[in-house]
Amino acid sequence: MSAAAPPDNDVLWARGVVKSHHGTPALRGVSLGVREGEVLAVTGPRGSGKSTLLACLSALLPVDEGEVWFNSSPVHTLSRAGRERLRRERFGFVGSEPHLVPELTARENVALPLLLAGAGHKAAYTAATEWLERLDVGDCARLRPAELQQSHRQRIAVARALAPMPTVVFADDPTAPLHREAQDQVLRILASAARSHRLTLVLATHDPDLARFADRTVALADGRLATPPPPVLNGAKTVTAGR
Ligand SMILES: Nc1ncnc2c1ncn2[C@@H]1O[C@H](COP(=O)(O)OP(=O)(O)OP(=O)(O)O)[C@@H](O)[C@H]1O
Repeated sequence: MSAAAPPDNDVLWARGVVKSHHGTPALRGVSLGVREGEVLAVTGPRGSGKSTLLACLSALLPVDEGEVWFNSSPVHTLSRAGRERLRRERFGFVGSEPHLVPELTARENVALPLLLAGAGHKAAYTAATEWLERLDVGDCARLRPAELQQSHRQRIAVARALAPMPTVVFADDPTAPLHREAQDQVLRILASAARSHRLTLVLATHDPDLARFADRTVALADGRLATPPPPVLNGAKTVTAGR
């Protein structure tokens, strides 16, 4: 049992999370809370543990020590099947590579998770069209991934992650392969789509400049929460590491 229950308004809450990969420590005791509807950036240099933290918060990996809670329910005690179900039903994911199904059009790719979740054909395709338009790639609906430029493929991956309206979207360096202008466009659109639909977004990036799209930033260094970085642009709030 937990000594302290997570705060009610934290959709995700972690306490003392420790995680190693085959004996290599990646997280050495991380505690943080993510508020409902918040856009939280997790920054830090390569190898600092950002991906591992997202993997533990999103129930992809079990923690070695510590606790992870989602909506006041323990995640750290779930079985593998329980974690898979949580990920499928409540979480969305965007990675550095879009991993679209090459044989399907953009619209079919976005409709796919809705169809797999049991939505009717018409509802799934209508929602897919709306999400492609929201992400400014409505013109690409009938094109296949190979016919699209990389930044458009990544927007389609964002549309696919958001269309099922997950409670939390985890984005792990989602713009890493893009050039600066496209990075800004994709992140601006991802953060604003999350905000306008009241989705919580946890964004890992090794580029502290890209954290300006977040409401709050926490920085990792060598598997621990680090001292808050300096204030960021655009009026975004500075860090309260871990809270
Ligand atoms: N599958 C793995 N097997 C072994 N070690 C791993 C594995 N994944 C991560 N690590 C190690 O764990 C530590 C944290 O890695 P992690 O990928 O979480 O950091 P990161 O901040 O996301 O890095 P990057 O920005 O390069 O993705 C690093 O030392 C890394 O080498």
